[in-house]
Amino acid sequence: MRTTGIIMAGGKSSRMGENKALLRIDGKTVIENIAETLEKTVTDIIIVTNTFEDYQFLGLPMVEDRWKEMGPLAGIHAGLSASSTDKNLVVACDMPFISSELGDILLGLLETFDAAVPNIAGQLHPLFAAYRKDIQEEINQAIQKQELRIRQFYKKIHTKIVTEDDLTKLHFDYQDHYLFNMNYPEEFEKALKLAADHPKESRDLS
Ligand SMILES: Nc1nc2c(ncn2[C@@H]2O[C@H](COP(=O)(O)OP(=O)(O)OP(=O)(O)O)[C@@H](O)[C@H]2O)c(=O)[nH]1
Repeated sequence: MRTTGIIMAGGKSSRMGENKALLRIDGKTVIENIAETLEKTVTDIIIVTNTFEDYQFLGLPMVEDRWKEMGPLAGIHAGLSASSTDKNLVVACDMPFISSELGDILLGLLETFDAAVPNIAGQLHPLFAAYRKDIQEEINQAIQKQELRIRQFYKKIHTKIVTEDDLTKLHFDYQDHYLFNMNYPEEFEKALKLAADHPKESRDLS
């Protein structure tokens, strides 16, 4: 079955001071590392961005936000609208160490749910989460009504909040770096250290 990875790359990176997706880890840009890991779990990849020139080198399909500056829901809407598959995995462009196995688990939950969203140590991760394409109309309506808060949106659809307990029950060995995201230069430094301490081959195994 075909599935799509949707990489969100429409942000400003103002806290980082330079485009986060294009920072280099392990000799490759973060967005290339993400696309490489995604290829293990999805058949198609789409980038949602408002600066196509930055990502042309990847040779992947790109779409832009229909609603600009409206936050993550609008980005997810643009990705789902462009997707040609029912099951989709949304990933932020600033998560260098995503797990393809965790992606598989979230996509699998779409058999039963409209969305599957990790909530780890009390933190929700809407930008490493799985969504069915057909919720795009609901997102459309929420945006029209200016209801942009994603937590509220999850209450309108059949959402599975995936906790650490759920992952343990599924025998998934969750590692903190899987959902690590970089906002500030110090976090990029931390990512570089993490990459040095955990060789790439061992990072996405569980
Ligand atoms: N498509 C799309 N993606 C977005 C938008 N805003 C943020 N993102 C993406 O969502 C993820 C998380 O973004 P944030 O770190 O919260 O915001 P940011 O604008 O990238 O960074 P800051 O300017 O430092 O807040 C990143 O992958 C961003 O590229 C948007 O309006 N549209």
